[in-house]
Amino acid sequence: MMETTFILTQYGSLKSLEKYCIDMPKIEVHAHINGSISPETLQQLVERKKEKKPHLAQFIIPKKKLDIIDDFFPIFNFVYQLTDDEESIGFITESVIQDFKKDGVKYLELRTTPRNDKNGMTKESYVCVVTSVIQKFSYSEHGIIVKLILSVDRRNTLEEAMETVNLAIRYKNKGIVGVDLCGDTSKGHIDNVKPAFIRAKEHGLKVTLHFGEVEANIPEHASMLTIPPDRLGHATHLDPESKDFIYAKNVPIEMCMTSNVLCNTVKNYQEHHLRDFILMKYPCCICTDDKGVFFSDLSNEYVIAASTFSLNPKNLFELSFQSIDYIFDCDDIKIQLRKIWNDWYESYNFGAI
Ligand SMILES: CNc1ncnc2c1ncn2[C@@H]1O[C@H](COP(=O)(O)O)[C@@H](O)[C@H]1O
Ligand SMILES: [Zn+2]
Repeated sequence: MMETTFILTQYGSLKSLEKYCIDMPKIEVHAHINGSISPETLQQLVERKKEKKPHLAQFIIPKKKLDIIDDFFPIFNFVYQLTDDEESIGFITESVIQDFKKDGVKYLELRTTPRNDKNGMTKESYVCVVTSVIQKFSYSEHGIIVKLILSVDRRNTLEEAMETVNLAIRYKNKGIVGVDLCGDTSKGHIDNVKPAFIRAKEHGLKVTLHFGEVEANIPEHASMLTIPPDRLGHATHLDPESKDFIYAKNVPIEMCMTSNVLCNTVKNYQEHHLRDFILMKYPCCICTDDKGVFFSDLSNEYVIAASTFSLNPKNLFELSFQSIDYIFDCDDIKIQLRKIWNDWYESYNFGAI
C-alpha cells in the first residue's frame, strides 16, 4: 500500500514508472547469454531443432520460484541442446543484444561459457562467433556498445579454465574485457582454477567472480579475494573478513535481485541486500543475470528497486549513472557514456512523469 502511494506521488502511475525505467539509459554488466534468451527466441530455436530433437518439442522455461538454487542449473542441460552449433550461438547473441537495446541499455557486458559440441563446434569457434556478433554493434550506428566476458565454469579443471583464459587473451582486441567464475554453486572450488584467473589479470583482463551466492561458498572467499577480483557477482552471503576486505577496497557488486529471489537465496525483495548497499552508497550496479529464465529485464529490475526501496527518479538515475564507473571498458568509453547520460537527464521531460 505504502509502495503504491510512493509510486503515485513520485511517478504518477506504475505505467509511468515503467516507461521512465525503459527510457533511462542503463548499463548491464551481469548477463549470461544462454540464460538471457527471450521466450520468443527460445521458441524459434525449438522450431529449428525439433525434427532432430523431438524430445525438446514442448520445451519451455517454467515461470516459478525455485525451492533451492540447485534446481536452477539443470535448466541448461536443455537450453544447451538448443544452442549446440555456431549458427544458434550467433543467433541468440544477436537476439539478446537486440532485447537489451530495446530495453534502453546503452552499454552491455555479456558473459558466456565457451563450449565444445560433438557436432563440430569448438570453444574457439564459439568465441569467434560471439565476438563477431558483438563487434557488429557500435554506438554511432546502433545506440549500444557491447563487450564480452568469458566465463569459467566452477566444474572446470585447471586445463579447461586455462583454455578459456587463453581464448580471452587471444580475442582481447575483439571486444573481450574480462573473465568470470560461474556455474553450479555446489560444484568445484576456486583453488582448482585460480591460476587461470591470475594469468588473466597478468594479461590486462578484468576479473569478476560469482561470490557468496550461497552460504556454503563462504570458505572459498579468502582465496577468491587474493586474485584480486575487480567486481563481484551477488555477494549475498558475506563473512566478516570478506566484508572488511570488500568495503576497504570498494569492490563493486553486481546486484541481481529477481535472480536471488527466484533462486531463493534471498527470501524476498524487501530483504534484498541492495537496500543496505544503497543506504551505504556502496558501489553496485543493478543487473539481470538471466532475464530469459527469470522473466525480468533490466528496466523491470529498476522498477522493482524503485517500488521496494522508495527510490525517486533522481535516485534511479544516480544508480544507473554510477554504474558507468564499474564497467570493464576503458576510461574513454566511460567519458563517452557520462556525456550520453548527462544529455539524457538534461533533456528528459520530467514534467511528464
Ligand atoms: C542464477 N545464478 C547463477 N549462478 C552461477 N552461475 C550462473 C547463474 N546463472 C547463470 N549461470 C551460468 O551461466 C551459464 C549459462 O550461460 P552461458 O552458457 O555461460 O552463456 C550456466 O550454465 C551457469 O554456469
Ligand atoms: Zn550470474
